[in-house]
Amino acid sequence: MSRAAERLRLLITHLDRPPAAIVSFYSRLFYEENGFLLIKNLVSEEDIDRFRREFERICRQEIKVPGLVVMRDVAIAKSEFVPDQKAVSKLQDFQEDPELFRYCSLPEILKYVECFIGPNIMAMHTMLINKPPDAGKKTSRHPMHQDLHYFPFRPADRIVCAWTAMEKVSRQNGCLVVLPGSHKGTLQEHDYPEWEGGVNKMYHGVRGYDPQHPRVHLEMEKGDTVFFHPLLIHGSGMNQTQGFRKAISCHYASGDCYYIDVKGTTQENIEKEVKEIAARKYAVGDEITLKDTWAVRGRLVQGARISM
Ligand SMILES: CCCCCCCCCCCCCCCCCCCC(=O)SCCNC(=O)CCNC(=O)[C@H](O)C(C)(C)COP(=O)(O)OP(=O)(O)OC[C@H]1O[C@@H](n2cnc3c(N)ncnc32)[C@H](O)[C@@H]1OP(=O)(O)O
Ligand SMILES: Nc1ncnc2c1ncn2[C@@H]1O[C@H](COP(=O)(O)OP(=O)(O)OP(=O)(O)O)[C@@H](O)[C@H]1O
Ligand SMILES: O=C(O)CCC(=O)C(=O)O
Ligand SMILES: [Fe+2]
Ligand SMILES: [Mg+2]
Repeated sequence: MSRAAERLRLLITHLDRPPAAIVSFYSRLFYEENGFLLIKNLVSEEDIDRFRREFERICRQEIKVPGLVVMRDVAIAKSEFVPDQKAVSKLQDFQEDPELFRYCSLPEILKYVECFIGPNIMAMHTMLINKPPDAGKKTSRHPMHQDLHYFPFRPADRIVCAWTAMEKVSRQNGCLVVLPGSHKGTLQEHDYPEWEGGVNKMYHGVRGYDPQHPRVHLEMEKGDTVFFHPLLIHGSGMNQTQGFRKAISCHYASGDCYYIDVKGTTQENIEKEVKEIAARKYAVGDEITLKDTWAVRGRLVQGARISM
């Protein structure tokens, strides 16, 4: 941390009731320097319990949500099939589920998002992650990556992720691990890591990140929320407990971001995979681009949808 930020932090911890302006200035400075900001106790227990109940309804197949992708851990998907809610490792694209999508519109979340990306806010990508107990092959790990690898829109500074712990997350059950300050670099080349036990579909990792870079394990309580930059290198460890580690998240982008063509860039490999999945699932042809798949999923949550 810079000396200015460190001084502010000391000031805030020594004041009984630090002025709000100082706290927000410090928070912003911390985000600029580190690429993430953790806010404790931001989302209410009541809301999280509602999200959890909705998740369980979806797992029990009591409701069908258009566009929703239900993902199973590769170690489970490749063994004998158990049609059980316990096999679900992730829900992706819940924008058509009003109850889960409430998360993306929570005023306490949008207040922070607006500070980072401005008043026009699109919810681009939604996930409920149910990290399963590791089946013994370390497939519950999420390799170190930058989320921007998946996004064909820019500028990066107008994109932010909100990630809320739905229960206590610790090193034991595979909390997020971040490389502070890594968001100041550029988008790196990503590919599948060479892991013996296998790796989940589309879980690309950064090629050759510096293993000496300081790492921070983000241990969080239920309701704590971390906001992070799409260039921040992060991942999550193995779940060594018997519980399913739950978190809910949304990637936001400004309504005035613009799409890019990823042809000829390091993102070509992810475009190819997404196109293959879109072709298989939605019977669309090769004319579909990475951009199209995001344009249909994005939803406006505040302000105006200008170029997204
Ligand atoms: C008009 C356009 C519509 C637009 C829709 C476009 C949808 C494309 C999806 C795009 C996702 C974009 C990701 C954005 C990420 C944002 C940034 C955040 C970073 C990450 O989260 S990285 C991880 C992202 N991962 C994913 O998104 C994976 C999404 N998962 C899926 O799409 C499916 O779950 C999957 C893996 C394709 C399985 O499909 P499904 O039909 O449910 O499964 P089947 O039982 O039919 O199995 C098919 C085949 O896949 C194998 N399988 C199953 N699960 C996995 C797994 N986890 N890992 C690896 N392989 C898996 C299964 O064994 C089968 O294999 P076979 O060899 O037997 O055929
Ligand atoms: N062998 C590896 N190669 C590349 N990345 C790895 C490897 N092992 C773990 N990671 C990644 O490092 C991050 C942290 O993982 P993990 O929490 O297991 O680390 P750790 O330092 O072993 O922590 P702990 O001691 O708490 O288990 C995750 O993103 C994980 O996917
Ligand atoms: O919740 C996790 O384990 C990490 C998820 C993540 O980084 C992602 O899906 O992009
Ligand atoms: Fe990520
Ligand atoms: Mg470990």
